[in-house]
Amino acid sequence: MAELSELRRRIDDIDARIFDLFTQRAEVAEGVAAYKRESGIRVFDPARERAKVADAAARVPDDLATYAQVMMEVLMEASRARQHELLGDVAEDDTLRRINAARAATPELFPPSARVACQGVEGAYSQIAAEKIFRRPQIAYSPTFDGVFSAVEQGLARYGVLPLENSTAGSVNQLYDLMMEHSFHIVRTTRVKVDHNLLANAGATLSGLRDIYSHEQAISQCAEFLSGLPDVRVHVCENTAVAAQRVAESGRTDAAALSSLPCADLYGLQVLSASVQDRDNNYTRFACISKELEVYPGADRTSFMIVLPHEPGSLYKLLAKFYALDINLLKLESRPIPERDFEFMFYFDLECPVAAPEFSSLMATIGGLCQECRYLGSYAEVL
Ligand SMILES: C=C(O[C@@H]1C=C(C(=O)O)C=C[C@H]1O)C(=O)O
Repeated sequence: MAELSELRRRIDDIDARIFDLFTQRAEVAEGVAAYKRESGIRVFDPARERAKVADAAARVPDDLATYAQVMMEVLMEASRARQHELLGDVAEDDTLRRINAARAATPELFPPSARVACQGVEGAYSQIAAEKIFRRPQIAYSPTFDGVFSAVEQGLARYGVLPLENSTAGSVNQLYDLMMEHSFHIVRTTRVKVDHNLLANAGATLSGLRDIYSHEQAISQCAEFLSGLPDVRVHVCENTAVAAQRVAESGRTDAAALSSLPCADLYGLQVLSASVQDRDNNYTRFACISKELEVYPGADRTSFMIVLPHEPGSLYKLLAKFYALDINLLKLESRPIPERDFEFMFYFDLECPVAAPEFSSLMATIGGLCQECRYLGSYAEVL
């Protein structure tokens, strides 16, 4: 058997040749870029790339075929990125043009005041989020999330504030599903610390409780606390402020709401138990949506809704693209697409300044990797 050091020497020789060829390949691609500039052809040629990937598989033993294909894709990825860089032509994508136009047209400062649609009633966490995003929001309440999207779509409110996810209970699925039905852009996000309290009318005691009302996310965030109250029935409400309002209006002393502290004052309730959530680092992320695309300075996050081709490796290729551009993935969510059998909508939140060259590179190629790609916006998260 050959010595390990001898085998490694041979591997080093092979790698040296591979990288020599890799450099030569990049140089030839520069020639291709120059040709493309002269003849006005776009850099990305999907038909040629498909043929190259198929050819790669045919050139190696079967058990190496997948690796050869992945290698080919990485090579072409690099050559495309280099060509875009040389041509300085990353703006061949319509969405990128639209984003750059929006960046130029959007004012420097985020509006301190605006008409903002929120779901629920006074005291809802959406209100707290709206007050973090705007200095003086004029809040219009809608009973449903759908109503918030519609108010923004119809221009009844310039912005809408909606909860996306909670650090304990996860994504607000209903909201992600509604995103498929509405047209909107994301202009800001924020995080609100969620402190759930058990609120009840004067005279109520913990042991005398029979019914507890709250939003389903709050209920799941207080699951441990609630499991210690076996005789209590738990009821789902539209949101935590509605739950508080309902308990207050009922006048009952055997009912309570899991709700925020401001709601105790707002609805004249007492705090029966404070901070009853299972985890203390409990945050909810909210998005501020608008009808038109607005991209404010400092936008360093971007969201997409993406449908991928139904074939092996399609998600992998997209993730490889983010990796190649050194773009951090902040969130990946998937939801079934209604009326399509086991097809999914992917929601990506990426971390990349909108002015960075990597962002332009991404926009120039992402469309080619997806069946559908909807750009939702670029924004900053305010704390
Ligand atoms: C080099 C080219 O440009 C791109 C990169 C390719 C490659 O590296 O092989 C193939 C097709 C194009 O998407 C080309 O068009 O041949």
